[in-house]
Amino acid sequence: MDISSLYMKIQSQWDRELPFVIYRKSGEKELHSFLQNNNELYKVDSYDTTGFVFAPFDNRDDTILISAENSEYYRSVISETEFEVQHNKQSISIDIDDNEKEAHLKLVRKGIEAITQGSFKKVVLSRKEEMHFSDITPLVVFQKLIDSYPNAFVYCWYHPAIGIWLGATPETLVTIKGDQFFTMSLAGTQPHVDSLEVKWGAKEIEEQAIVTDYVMNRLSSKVDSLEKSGTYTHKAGTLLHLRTDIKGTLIPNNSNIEDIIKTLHPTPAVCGLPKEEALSFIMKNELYDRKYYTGFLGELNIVKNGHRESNLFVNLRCMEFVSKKALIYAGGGITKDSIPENEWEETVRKTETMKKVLH
Ligand SMILES: C=C(O[C@@H]1C=C(C(=O)O)C=C[C@H]1O)C(=O)O
Repeated sequence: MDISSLYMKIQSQWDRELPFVIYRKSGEKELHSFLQNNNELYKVDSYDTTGFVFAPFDNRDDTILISAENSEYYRSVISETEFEVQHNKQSISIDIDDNEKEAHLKLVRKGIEAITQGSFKKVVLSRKEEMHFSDITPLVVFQKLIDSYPNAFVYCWYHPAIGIWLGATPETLVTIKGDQFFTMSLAGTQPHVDSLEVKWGAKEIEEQAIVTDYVMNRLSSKVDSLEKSGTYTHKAGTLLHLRTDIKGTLIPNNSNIEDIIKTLHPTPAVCGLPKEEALSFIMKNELYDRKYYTGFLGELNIVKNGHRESNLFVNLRCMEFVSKKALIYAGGGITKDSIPENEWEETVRKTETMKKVLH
């Protein structure tokens, strides 16, 4: 299907308040879309099902499915010219009230204190920022995300019972192709200035190693030939992260995708270590609902070239549209060496990823 017909279909789906998702994978030039043909809210009750999943951070809450069975699927190739998105002129205003910074600093200090007292080793603490805008449609924002972040998984997801979410995430939760398994450990952040040849501090090296060790340890009994790459610098928009790639082979009759997802999610990249202690600190202290931020989303059991494929991503660098407001979510890993002011700035830089496309 040509791209303008696909956008027209999405617009009509939106006008009729029917669920849809449109997305583009990292480095690819193809748009994929599932358009649900009713407004039911389907929940994932078995990971044998096929479609597009949208899971919250809190795994006690329901994971939503746009099921392949109840949807039409379309794909479209993006040509070079379609990457050029017109920049609309509109008024926006950002409301970071002073209390917001103080509240985040206080939260981070509390996290560091809990780490110093030995409650846990790492915790990821986050916040939500509101931005008002006057006249921009989700589809235009989606196009701008596509244009601005070629190496991210970019999506726009809608369900009338939940709302509309958009994002450009750098982080894979898990990719499974046939019996081949892949994940990544991504953590540690610094701004990208002009080079990938940068130095990383002890704090970033430690917080990322925590994620790698966790994934390797927890998956060693579930995946064969588990191996990791060296750790390298990964560019995500205007930010750099430390990244290690991890791959293996699923064990016939032993590895199943549900077990792997439940083992990984939420990883110490978005929650902390030990998981339960960090999670209970987050639930008690963050004082807002992350909803689908730091959850995961993507294709589940899609058949391609005769194989079942799942491509799931961690929902980072994302926002939710609520009438004329964008709610932008961002956080960062806290360790004993964290400096509260730097952690605040890291969240500001992360929210820029979304603010940039609302201008
Ligand atoms: C929590 C976020 O990102 C995660 C935390 C990072 C960090 O602490 O440096 C880096 C990448 C992600 O794993 C976010 O973007 O909101």
